[in-house]
Amino acid sequence: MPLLEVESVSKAFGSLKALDKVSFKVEPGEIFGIAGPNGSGKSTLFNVITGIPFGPDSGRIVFDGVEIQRKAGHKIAWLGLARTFQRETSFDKLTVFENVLVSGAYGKPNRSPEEERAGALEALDIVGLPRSRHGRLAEELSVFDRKCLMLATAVAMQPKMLLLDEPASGLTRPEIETSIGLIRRIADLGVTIVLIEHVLTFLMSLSQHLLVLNQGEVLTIGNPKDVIADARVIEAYLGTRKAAV
Ligand SMILES: Nc1ncnc2c1ncn2[C@@H]1O[C@H](COP(=O)(O)OP(=O)(O)OP(=O)(O)O)[C@@H](O)[C@H]1O
Repeated sequence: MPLLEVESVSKAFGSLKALDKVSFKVEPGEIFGIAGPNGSGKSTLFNVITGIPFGPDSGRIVFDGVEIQRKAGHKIAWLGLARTFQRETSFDKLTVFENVLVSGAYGKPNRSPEEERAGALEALDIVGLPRSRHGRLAEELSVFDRKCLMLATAVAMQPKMLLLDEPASGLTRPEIETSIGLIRRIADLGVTIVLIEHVLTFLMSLSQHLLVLNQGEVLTIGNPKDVIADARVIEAYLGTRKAAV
């Protein structure tokens, strides 16, 4: 059974169809990539799946056997679905450790304080943020460490599935390489990953399946090598600002 099923999901902003009858399935344990030119609806797709900040206008979304398209964001998180955002999001005036603690408490309620602390330390360890940085304010971190912190806050929710929105944006080549290793490490822990990215090499090296969105519609889904060789995909990308190979 797929872990995530998106069936004919649509979302409009006024007359703009940001998502138009989008359907796909993600199997447990896979890394599923999502590409598409600027404004093709990628982040909107994550928004409607997670209910943050809005659900879809129509269509059905089933996560781990439960229909979620009308559920509140926190209830979806409690089912085991976590996400990161395109821009680094953290509580800037809280420390690294406090940020991860808060997120763990939100995503996994009813744990003891000891379990929460252990969960936070484990998440920070998984993303490679050393103890020397746990007491630093989030606002003092480098861009890369802020991305690692955002990842740690999602991992601390102990999700079954993690949605990552452009984890490589703004990173240097060596940082991108480190991020690829980090995402593999999280996947190896049994977390299913859905990954939005403009950097196609990033998607190619990680994804088992690749979906390309164009103007709110699914252009194609398949094996990443076949997908990027597809003439329609090349055409959709040509001339777009952020397309990178
Ligand atoms: N809250 C909103 N209100 C109005 N329009 C929106 C809203 N969110 C997204 N849109 C519009 O919906 C379309 C899809 O946007 P979305 O951010 O999902 O694209 P994207 O593929 O993630 O783009 P990018 O690669 O630039 O991040 C765009 O035309 C965008 O301007």
